[in-house]
Amino acid sequence: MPTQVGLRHDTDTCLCPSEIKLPSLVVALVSLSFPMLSLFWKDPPVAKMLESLSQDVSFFNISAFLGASYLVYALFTRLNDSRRIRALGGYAPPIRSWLPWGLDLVYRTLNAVWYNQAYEMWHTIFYTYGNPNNPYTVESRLGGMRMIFTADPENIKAILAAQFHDFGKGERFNREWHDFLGDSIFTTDGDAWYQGRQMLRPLFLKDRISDLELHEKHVQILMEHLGGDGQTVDIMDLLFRFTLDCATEFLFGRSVDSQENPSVEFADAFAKVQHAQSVMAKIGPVNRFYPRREFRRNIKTMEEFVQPFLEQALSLSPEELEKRTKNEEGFTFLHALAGYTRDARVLRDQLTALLLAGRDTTACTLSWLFYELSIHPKVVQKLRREILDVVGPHSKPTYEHLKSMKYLQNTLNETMRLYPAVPFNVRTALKDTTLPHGGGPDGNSPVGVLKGTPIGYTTLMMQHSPDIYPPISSGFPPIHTFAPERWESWIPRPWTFIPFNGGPRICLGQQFARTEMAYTVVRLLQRFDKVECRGDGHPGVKMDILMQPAKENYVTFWAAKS
Ligand code: HEM
Repeated sequence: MPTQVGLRHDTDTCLCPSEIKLPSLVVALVSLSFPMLSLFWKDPPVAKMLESLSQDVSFFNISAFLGASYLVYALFTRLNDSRRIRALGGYAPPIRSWLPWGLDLVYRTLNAVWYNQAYEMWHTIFYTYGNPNNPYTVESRLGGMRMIFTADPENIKAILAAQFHDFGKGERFNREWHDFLGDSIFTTDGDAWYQGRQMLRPLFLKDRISDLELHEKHVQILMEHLGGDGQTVDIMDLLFRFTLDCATEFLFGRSVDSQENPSVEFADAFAKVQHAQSVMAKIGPVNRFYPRREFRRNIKTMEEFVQPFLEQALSLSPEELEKRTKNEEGFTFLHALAGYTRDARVLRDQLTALLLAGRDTTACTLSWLFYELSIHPKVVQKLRREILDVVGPHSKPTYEHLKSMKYLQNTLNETMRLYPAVPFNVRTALKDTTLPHGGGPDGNSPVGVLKGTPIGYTTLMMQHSPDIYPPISSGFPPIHTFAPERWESWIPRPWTFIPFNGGPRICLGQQFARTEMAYTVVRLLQRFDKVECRGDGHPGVKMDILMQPAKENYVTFWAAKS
């Protein structure tokens, strides 16, 4: 049960070195200048005066003076911020912190990441510190910086759509993610983001997405690895390799063939970079102390992998690029992008972003889907019946087949309801603004947000909150149960089911991802009629940038007899 919390703000009294700014520096310079001046100013009375002053101004005095002026400055800044926040709205309930700079929260977060307990941690935080009436918005100060955390649908809607221009990735996000994603569509705002989106959008048109041959080639290899007569396989590992092969072929025109050659150095480096980046994102401003040597080494490995593809594309003339892009057969993202820009850095950044967006998201979602299928044989039977009715036992499904299969689409939606691939995300206030919910005695009044404040929002916690669902009934099983059937008579309220986000920055690859995932399920369930779990219970949830099973996902596939 949530506990009652008052609206007193302990965070208001935390004073932090990161706030030392101009006035303190001026004081320091003035203080230090006395002894220095006396060395150079030779006129006796003045020199005497300066000498006596410099003797009085001991190191202790200077430190005390500096400390006091810093305290005054920080207090003034905090009071001023507090006044501005209250003028805009109010505060959200604070997460209580016992150490300065929220170090205990940083420790809790790192601990939760390490032990794969992020869901449990945030559940506890919302229900312990949030307003009992609406617990889904809280705030804290990490490293001296105010941060707001929310799982309230109204707030998420405000951030992503209704107040789209008030929130963005922000400069800090761009800086912190720059080594990895550069100035790609994921790290930019305003014009830079808009240009990137305009550049990428044509690549996701329906005729590109409905070309299923690429998936077919790699799905056939995947099925060879699954066996079919009782072998136990780690389906997550195979799916990550499968989607890497699809993504590299689609993006670069050549697959890394990781299904056949599992030790791809690039894949390993890519996973490690994501892990480090996600830890840095979670510990907020304290991440400046995070060791980055290995992180940068892995980025270099990634770049060495991408480089030859870039060089090859840039060696082609604009005419040749256009010819290849028009020709459906040899179409690749890279050639199409190189037709827009010949800036190698832009190409590197956008391709890395697309690789992150396009490969691991579908791999994670499919891993969860097959885990759930392996413990829900009735869902497998029902899916198979639909597949055999619509497509038959052997034919390749068409784009239209995939769209028309209701139970298949419901199964994908149910998977993404329970396991949204991007569970936590962040936006920064680009100007002084408000969030509609989280403040006031009932938690439903606006929260004031000053420019530069980061807001962590979580679709995972929102999609697991009972408040957004109808009561449990025969047609609506408990919310933590995997039940594609619930979608037959239920439509989520707007902004309560957003695995692909919403608003102007909605996922560009949504249709591509749905097609790839649906195609894979159809082809596998045509060949196999039983999937059995071989692991010991729920694998647990690991959250880096994306959300995946925390350990191997062992299953057995049985080939259909007919
Ligand atoms: C299950 C699969 C997928 C899920 C759940 C998913 C989810 C998301 C989410 C939540 C965002 C918003 C990120 C943010 O604004 O911070 C996003 C953005 C994006 N996604 Fe996906 N995605 C999936 C697959 C894909 C695929 C396959 C591609 C491309 C091949 C793709 C391309 C993109 C791009 C380019 C953006 C950036 C849009 C923008 O900022 O304007 N996604 N996706």
